[in-house]
Amino acid sequence: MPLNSTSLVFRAPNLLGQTRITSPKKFGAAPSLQTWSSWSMKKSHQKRCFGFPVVSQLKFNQNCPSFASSVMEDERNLVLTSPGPDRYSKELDVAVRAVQMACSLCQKVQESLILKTSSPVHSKHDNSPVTVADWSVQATVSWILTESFGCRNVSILAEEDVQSLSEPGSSALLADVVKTVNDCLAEAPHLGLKGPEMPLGSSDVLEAISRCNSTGGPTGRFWALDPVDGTLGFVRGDQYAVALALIEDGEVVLGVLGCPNYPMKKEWLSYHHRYHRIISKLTPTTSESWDKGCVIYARRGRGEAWMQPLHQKNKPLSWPNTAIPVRVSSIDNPALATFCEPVEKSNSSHSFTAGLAHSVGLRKEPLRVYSMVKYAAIARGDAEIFMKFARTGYKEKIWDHAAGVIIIEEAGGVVTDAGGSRLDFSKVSENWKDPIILLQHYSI
Ligand SMILES: Nc1ncnc2c1ncn2[C@@H]1O[C@H](COP(=O)(O)OS(=O)(=O)O)[C@@H](OP(=O)(O)O)[C@H]1O
Repeated sequence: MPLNSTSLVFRAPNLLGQTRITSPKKFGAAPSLQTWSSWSMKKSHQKRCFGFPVVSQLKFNQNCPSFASSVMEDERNLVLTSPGPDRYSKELDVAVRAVQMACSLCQKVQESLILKTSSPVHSKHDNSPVTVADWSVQATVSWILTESFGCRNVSILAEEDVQSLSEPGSSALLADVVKTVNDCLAEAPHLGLKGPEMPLGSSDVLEAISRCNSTGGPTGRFWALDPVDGTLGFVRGDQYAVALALIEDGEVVLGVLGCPNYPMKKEWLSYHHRYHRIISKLTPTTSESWDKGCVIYARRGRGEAWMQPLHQKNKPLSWPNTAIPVRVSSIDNPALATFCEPVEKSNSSHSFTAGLAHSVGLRKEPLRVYSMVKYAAIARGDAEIFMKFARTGYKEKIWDHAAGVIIIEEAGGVVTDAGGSRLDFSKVSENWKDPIILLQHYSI
């Protein structure tokens, strides 16, 4: 997620409202002073920006797959043009189901990575890690969206490409991805989705991955997907997220965050990782099982965000019945507030955030958690603030933020950059002002 800017901050205005934030030199330029009154003005500006066009201009993907959708054409048209309160409901329905599938795929791959029974971690050309899960989730979600809405109606921007998978010597890796995708798609009927009639072949899978080649833009509609956000957390057996958002005319209109290791209740977090593996072997899981992660989602303009448990293998998904509403925290005392930040020091300066936290009266230990799970934590009130100060020159990618931003906003929070501007999702990577500041709520 590149921003030329180097920082991200979620903040509660009452907590940080009068503070000058000056980032360390190596972590980018100092942002402007933000006062409470300017934040308030930004909020009213934000509200004005929330209108939707009744009929969106669609961006069609020319790269149609050979396994074209069997969904009725008139149904697709209905989905894409229907106005009113049900707007995006079909898209949300499919997106939640697809993310649920992706989460169980990831859980299996992560388990096998830990047990060392599957292909190891690979390096991308920028040396960042990538696994079978990244490609497999991208192929699966791409296939599901295309199958559900038709290839002409689906444009996807996603993190992975097929370069390494297509290289000579990658046939075993590709075979692993194809198997992982087919195993996952075989579960589609349990999730209320249609799977392929025949298992996908290598070319189908490569095509599904490479179809995610949207360049985004200020007009039209595209999906933004981070198949495994926080790959470092993933390969370390820790937190990660599957993030899917729909962006229309530069505005995020729905977001789904799958957090397979982030349990429904915060108190389960401390003993989640190691303990649940032992316990789940001793006692069969139930639908209320504590060892599951969660999926959080929201639609633009609803003023609500929802969370549901991960679905259980071989059981039908009972969504939306199992979903519960989530809301940002109402804590406005800095001494009681928790701020989130990246685990990796190389992604964000811990010393700078520590200084900033201290100067505004934050006293609690930061919640360091990989990936967009930080957005999930704030959306459901487990923490109040998120600060990220990336190094100068790092550009944020929109797939690392889109789903989280709409969930925070619909759960009652506010997300801006350091200048108080809303984040612009009309480009693939963005030079948001440094640092980005994401306000957690406006209850003051
Ligand atoms: N140098 C640098 N600076 C800032 N950010 C970077 C950097 N390198 C990568 N990334 C992006 O950070 C994503 C991981 O999430 P976080 O930034 O929250 O970091 S962390 O996982 O908690 O350590 C990570 O997401 P994934 O690539 O999907 O894992 C990257 O998009």
